[in-house]
Amino acid sequence: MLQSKKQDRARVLISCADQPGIVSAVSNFLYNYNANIVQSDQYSTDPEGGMFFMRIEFDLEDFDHNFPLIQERFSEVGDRFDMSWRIESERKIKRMAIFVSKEDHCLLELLWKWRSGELQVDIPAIISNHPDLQATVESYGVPFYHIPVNKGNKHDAEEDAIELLKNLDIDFIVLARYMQILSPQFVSHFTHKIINIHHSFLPAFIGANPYKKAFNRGVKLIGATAHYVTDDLDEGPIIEQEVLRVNHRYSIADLKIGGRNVEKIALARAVEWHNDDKVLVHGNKTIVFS
Ligand SMILES: Nc1nc2c(c(=O)[nH]1)N[C@@H](CN(C=O)c1ccc(C(=O)N[C@@H](CCC(=O)O)C(=O)O)cc1)CN2
Repeated sequence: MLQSKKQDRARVLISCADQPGIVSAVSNFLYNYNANIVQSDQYSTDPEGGMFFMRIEFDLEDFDHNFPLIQERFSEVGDRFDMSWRIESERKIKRMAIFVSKEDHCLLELLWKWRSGELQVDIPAIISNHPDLQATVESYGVPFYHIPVNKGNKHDAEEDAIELLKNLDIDFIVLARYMQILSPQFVSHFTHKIINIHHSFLPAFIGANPYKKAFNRGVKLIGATAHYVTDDLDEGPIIEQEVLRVNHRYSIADLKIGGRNVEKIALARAVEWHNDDKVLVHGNKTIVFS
């Protein structure tokens, strides 16, 4: 949904043990700073000793004065309920880096949404282990960085990428059909800030060549899964999935072609939700306040 960013709007995201009084305490805290709550979503895993998750969007008068105060003082509520919490302003335009290899459909979906203003991020860098997409990327006015990866240089290549990402102050990373497995050392720099699109309906067909595996299995559905990257290949917290009905007449090539649409739909949704701070992670699962 295309919503222009509102300069006086912010959101607070909360995770804590479920207990009475949380909603009242949070809403009263915000009320005391004249915040007007415009959206509130919450989820309790199990009222008997489960977890509580909440996302509140609010508008603030005198934003420049009150927002820093709220950020500084919300710990009064957070500490009382032993919350994990964060407060984000809609003024903040997140800086997103994209990693690609040779497939361009997911990349182009993100670039189109970005250029149309639908995806409100900055894209300071697109990084690839191949040169194939340089002209495409630069036609959108986005800097392209070719960082080749092979068996012998993987550590150095990742170090170069990490240095670039840190220097560019990147907030999150999207792997748009990037076909290199990131090391635990790389992932540790960006916990729950790397979104991958895996071209299968996970947990089916983890790893390489999922469409070939799907064809050999004779599936009647294929799919795509957008997930946060962890050390466990294609097993990170799932953010979004999309499926497509197929049949015995589909070749592997047909599955790949049909799969492109579900891949780019799932990835774009996941990126939008992450960008809008609508995704909370608990264990190896997500809560998406879409
Ligand atoms: N740490 C992680 N890195 C990456 C993940 C992930 O979940 N965790 N997802 C992949 C993307 N991907 C599937 O979506 C994928 C890409 C590549 C391979 C693979 O086996 N590739 C090579 C080996 C490459 C290498 O050793 O780096 C191969 O074909 O043998 C599997 C899945 C992106 N990175």
